[in-house]
Amino acid sequence: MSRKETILYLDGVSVSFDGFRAINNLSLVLGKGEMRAIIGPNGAGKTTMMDIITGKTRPDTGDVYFDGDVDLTKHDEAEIAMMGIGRKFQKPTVFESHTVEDNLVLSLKGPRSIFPALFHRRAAEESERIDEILAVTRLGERRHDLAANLSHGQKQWLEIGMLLAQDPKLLLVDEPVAGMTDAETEETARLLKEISRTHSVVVVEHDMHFVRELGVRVTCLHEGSVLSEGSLDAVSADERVIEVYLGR
Ligand SMILES: Nc1ncnc2c1ncn2[C@@H]1O[C@H](COP(=O)(O)OP(=O)(O)OP(=O)(O)O)[C@@H](O)[C@H]1O
Repeated sequence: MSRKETILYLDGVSVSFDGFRAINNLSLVLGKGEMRAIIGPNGAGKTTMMDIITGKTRPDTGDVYFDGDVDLTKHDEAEIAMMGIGRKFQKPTVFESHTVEDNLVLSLKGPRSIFPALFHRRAAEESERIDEILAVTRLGERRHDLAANLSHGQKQWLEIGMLLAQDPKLLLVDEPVAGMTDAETEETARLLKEISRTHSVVVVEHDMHFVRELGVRVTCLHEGSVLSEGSLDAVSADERVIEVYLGR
């Protein structure tokens, strides 16, 4: 795949902390519209990789490109978020004292207009967008409830909805199903699959049942580089993956 066709292109990326190489000559390429699952043992560098993509951590060496030709190493965190990379951390951080709907409204991209004519048009577009997000996250019936009263799973879905409200091209999702019930985990797989029809997605997760449900290409990281990549069946049959991760 040429770089032009990619949403994310990492090549030869390394970063050290106090002499320890957390990311070591990492190369990872994601096609436009692709969803990829990232697995790997604790300390493999998954979080650091996400930090590099979002501009939180600068690589010492290597190329990091977004959407074909945007050199992410030349931009800061705020610029990268504005360009369309949205990140969801493991713990939900919704505004507990606001309703579900208000959480989404507060996350919508773009300035509020002060001109009445524009305001009304925008308000109509926004309310349509909120309805869409409530439908995809299956939170329509909770729309007027305080976020504080949602279940753990629903809070995670709301936060994914808040990411969608910013209309990112690429979503980075860190361990979305940690602490979820089996039913919530399955629902999260459905939600991400639906989102991936119109967005590129990178999801880091340890739950192999969930990764199987996603049914996407898998990359296993180890010691800061790619150990194995391919279908979940191929990766989980890889002796090296069994040794460092699955067979623990
Ligand atoms: N800011 C930092 N300073 C020093 N060491 C760091 C820093 N950030 C990460 N590391 C180290 O880099 C390595 C990779 O960490 P990272 O958090 O990226 O792994 P991970 O794959 O996300 O692990 P987990 O599954 O536990 O979240 C670890 O050994 C970690 O201790």
